[in-house]
Amino acid sequence: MAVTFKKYHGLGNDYLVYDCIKNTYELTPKRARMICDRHFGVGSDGILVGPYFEEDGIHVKIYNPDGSMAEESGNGIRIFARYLKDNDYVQKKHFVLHTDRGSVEVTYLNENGSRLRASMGKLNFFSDEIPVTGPRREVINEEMEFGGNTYKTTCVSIGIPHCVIPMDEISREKVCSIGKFSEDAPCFPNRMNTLIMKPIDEYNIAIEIHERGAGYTLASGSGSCAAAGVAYRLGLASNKMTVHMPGGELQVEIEEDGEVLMTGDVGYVGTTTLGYEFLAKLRVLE
Ligand SMILES: N[C@H](CCC[C@H](N)C(=O)O)C(=O)O
Repeated sequence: MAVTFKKYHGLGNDYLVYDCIKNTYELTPKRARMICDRHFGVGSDGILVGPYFEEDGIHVKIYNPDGSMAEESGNGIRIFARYLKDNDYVQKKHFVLHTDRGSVEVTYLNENGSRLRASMGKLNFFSDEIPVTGPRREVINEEMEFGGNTYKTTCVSIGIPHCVIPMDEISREKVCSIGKFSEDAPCFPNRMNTLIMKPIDEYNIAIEIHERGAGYTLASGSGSCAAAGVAYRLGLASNKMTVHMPGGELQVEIEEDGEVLMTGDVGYVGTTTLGYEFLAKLRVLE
């Protein structure tokens, strides 16, 4: 029984696509974790499992590399939409893709589907929606302590939780030094994606990312939308901007009604088929 994955990346945020129609092997959280391992497995920032055809359309499930499930992934949505087009599951220019968080309208912007726009829904700053513990409020510029240091933090959900910390200088080291404390902080009951954000000008911001269930990544689609929404809310940028990340750039637009549009590229890497020796190791994991 061959177990095959297609590898893509969204600006260096790489995912394995596991086609549940072409493969019958059961993926579990422990198996997903081992497959995503950068040294002993295939290596990936997550696994996208689908297409699941349901009454309301096509659904996709998202595994993080720690084996947890993600309700949403901006890069994951663009990657899976490209996979669907590459494999003739979708022929139209627009379609709706469903995740555990809800539905996302996807538009292919070029012939081969390597550039896509996704309508990611609306941002929610309310503590009970993100979630963040404490009285119901919008979590804007609150002083939060991570690792013994205090940061002005704005928290927002775009289907998955993000905390955004504006800074003059950002780096991988800095976001990881915060993320290792904030990801599992008691004030974040559903854990947390951590972003540090440097406003560049009215139309440009830069971010560094520490993802929930994944750690440091080179890009984040939902993170770009969250950081852009916070920059706009705090008056640090306009409603249309370029989000610069180590892996590349995404265009984000916050429409009048609060809908967030994300536009960016997806790259195809290739196919991986698991070897029998590795499969034997996976088999003992439930
Ligand atoms: N690890 C994230 C999901 C993936 C987010 C990111 N890769 C994106 O492109 O949105 C979480 O569990 O919240």
